[in-house]
Amino acid sequence: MENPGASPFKVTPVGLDANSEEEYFSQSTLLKEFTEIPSIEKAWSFKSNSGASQVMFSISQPNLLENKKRRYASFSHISKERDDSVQFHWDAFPIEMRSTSLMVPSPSGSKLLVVQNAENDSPTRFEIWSSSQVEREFHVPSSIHRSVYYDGWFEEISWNSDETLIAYIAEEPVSAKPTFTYFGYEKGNCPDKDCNSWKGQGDWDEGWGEAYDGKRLPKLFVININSGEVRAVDGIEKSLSVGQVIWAPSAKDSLQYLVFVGWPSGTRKFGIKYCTNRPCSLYFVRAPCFRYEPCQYGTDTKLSAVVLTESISSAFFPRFSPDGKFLVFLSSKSAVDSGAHNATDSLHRIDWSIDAEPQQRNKIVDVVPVVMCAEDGSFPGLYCSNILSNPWLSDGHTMILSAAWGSTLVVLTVDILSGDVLRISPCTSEFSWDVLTLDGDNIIAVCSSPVDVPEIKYGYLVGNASDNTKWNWLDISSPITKCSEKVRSLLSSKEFSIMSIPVRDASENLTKGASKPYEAIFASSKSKKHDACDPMIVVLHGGPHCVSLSSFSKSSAFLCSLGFSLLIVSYRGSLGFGEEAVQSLPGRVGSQDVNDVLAAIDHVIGMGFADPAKIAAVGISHGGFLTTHLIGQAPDKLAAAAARNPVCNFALMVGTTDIPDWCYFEAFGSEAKSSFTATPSAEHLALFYNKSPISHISKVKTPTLMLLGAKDLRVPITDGLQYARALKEKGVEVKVMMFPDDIHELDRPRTDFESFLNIGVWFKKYCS
Ligand SMILES: CC(=O)N[C@@H](C)C(=O)N[C@@H](C)C(=O)O
Repeated sequence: MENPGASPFKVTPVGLDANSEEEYFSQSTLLKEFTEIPSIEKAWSFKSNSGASQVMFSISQPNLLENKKRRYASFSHISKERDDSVQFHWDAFPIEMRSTSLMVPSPSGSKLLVVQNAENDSPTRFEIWSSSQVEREFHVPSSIHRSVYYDGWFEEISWNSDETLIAYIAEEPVSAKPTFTYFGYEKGNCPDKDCNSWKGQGDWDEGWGEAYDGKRLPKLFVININSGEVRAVDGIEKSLSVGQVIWAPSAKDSLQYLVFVGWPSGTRKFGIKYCTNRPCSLYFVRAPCFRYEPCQYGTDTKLSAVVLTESISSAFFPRFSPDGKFLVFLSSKSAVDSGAHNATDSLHRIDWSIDAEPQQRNKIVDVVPVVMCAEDGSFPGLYCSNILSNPWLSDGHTMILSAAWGSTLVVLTVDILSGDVLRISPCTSEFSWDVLTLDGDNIIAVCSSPVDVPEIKYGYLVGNASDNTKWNWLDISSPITKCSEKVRSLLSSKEFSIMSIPVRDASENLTKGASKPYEAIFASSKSKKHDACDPMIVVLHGGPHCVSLSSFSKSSAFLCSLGFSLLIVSYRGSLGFGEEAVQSLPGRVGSQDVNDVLAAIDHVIGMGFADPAKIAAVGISHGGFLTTHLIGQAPDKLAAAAARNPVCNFALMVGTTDIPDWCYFEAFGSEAKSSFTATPSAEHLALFYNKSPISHISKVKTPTLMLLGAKDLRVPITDGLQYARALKEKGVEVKVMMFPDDIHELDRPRTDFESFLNIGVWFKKYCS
């Protein structure tokens, strides 16, 4: 039937011919089905009054029409049956948390905090819910603080033990701005803007770069949920950025301390997103007193925040053991000390006394040290992107963590007394396993693969915690992990495996860890490997010190469902393979990583899994650097390419990015620390140029799609635009898609949708 609202004139969107418009239409309907698959973001479990367990899941789903993520909460009650089986009973409908920035239940599960950040300078709303209704609502004006952080890094919400106070991180209030009138500058304290005056900008305060636009300084606050009174925590140096706050256990209710992470800013702030190499320490500070509440600090209790981890360059994700005797934390000292923007983590503990004043000089005990070179199949070192707020088993010294282990995300137990680390998700599984929450000594996790949508698993211990063979995992069916029949049926014809790729240049002067094989995930149709091969897409992660995990990714699964095989390469320098592998890449980018990708491609061609004439590549950021290097250095290898916010010219990027130190470190290696400057010399600029994809532009002939976010502070669009214009000048087929309101990640719902739709159509056009 004719669409009655359709225009009488046929308008074909720019860049589409009739054939591609048909392809565009059919791919868009399929992509829509992938887009709608819900993602489980977090979960909390608590005991209900009857003693049964209840779990609250926070789910998100892209809302394309509003170009926002829709967030909702789903609830499930867990019952243990007589035959030892476990049943999850789901509430009939989820509840949408419209305009909710954060929701965090209290540890007992009797209260729920809901935070709604406001646009501009409107107040931030705090609501406290009970099981039946809103119990309290408070509006905090922007003169006290601006929006509450929910960025996954500075962010933390921590309830105190009696659930009357909540500590959290929010943006400092707006600093005073100069007022001007018709007559000029107005001296003194001026009222807000009226029609005869205007506010100037005042001095520029540097923020933490990419993804923190409009934010300058995260600060620590406490709200009393009985009175609504909010207090900024005193005693913290003005320039210190603060995050990840938790309440310290204390024997005396009247003496409460907070432990938090502080990031000094030095002479300038560098970008912090994806950069664990920014030095940081744990501090403790006295919690504020509230009006009408008992407050019995003696005159000898310290007013100023005191550093707890002076002897280590990085300390974050603090967690107290259940008995309060240990403070455990993660460290990225390998990253801080070397200059790599991410590296292998280590886990540490310090002693804590709940009766005494915390100490400044603490002995830091290594619980899990950095692993330099992993022996085959054994623990490669810790690579954690988060730790649960309550990660403890009931023995009080075993933590449950999710961590990258090669290309898989696995569940680990870590004994903080012995340092023993055990992999407790099935060792035979190449799927990725992520812990959501603990239900007593049981684990609620989510498990997925590149071609399997996430499923909930329930892990329970048979025997004791120190024996890894005794964890059983049950499949839990749930309405929150549903996908359409079409998606399910398309994915059921796919399979994947993790391939080990030998290093080609192993004879070079390499450390042992850098000579070990790296990995690539290969996803393809089940029966097609040896018949006529499907066209193949090489997927390249950024960083470069990140990893492509075997977890489900909607965009990759969509491309696979279009009939492409995927080769997802974690080249040397990726996380998950030991520290020597990480450190092998800096100074060799554009050669070692490019050669690793080429070797992985040749590996699958050699196995008969890929047709050399039908290979495309897509990558973001450093993955875009590799994509554009491949089309320049190996001009006959790829039939099509797509580069998303790619690094194409270090020499251009270094002057404008929020992480110029990254350009130095990756291009020059360990000597970069001493040579970094905001004013690169002509010699540095020449070296930068020579290491960049732009230096190979004359050889490129591959049709290339460039996807750029105009507000990217990490890899400013000038990098991609210069490269695209150079290709045009040479007559190479190139298409540029510019997303005016996007930052580096290009992950807003409509941007993500339009990006992968165009990538799918581009690759079909040139690879089929
Ligand atoms: C440290 C960093 O941000 N490097 C960028 C050049 C990059 O590659 N970023 C990755 C993390 C990305 O996926 O965007």
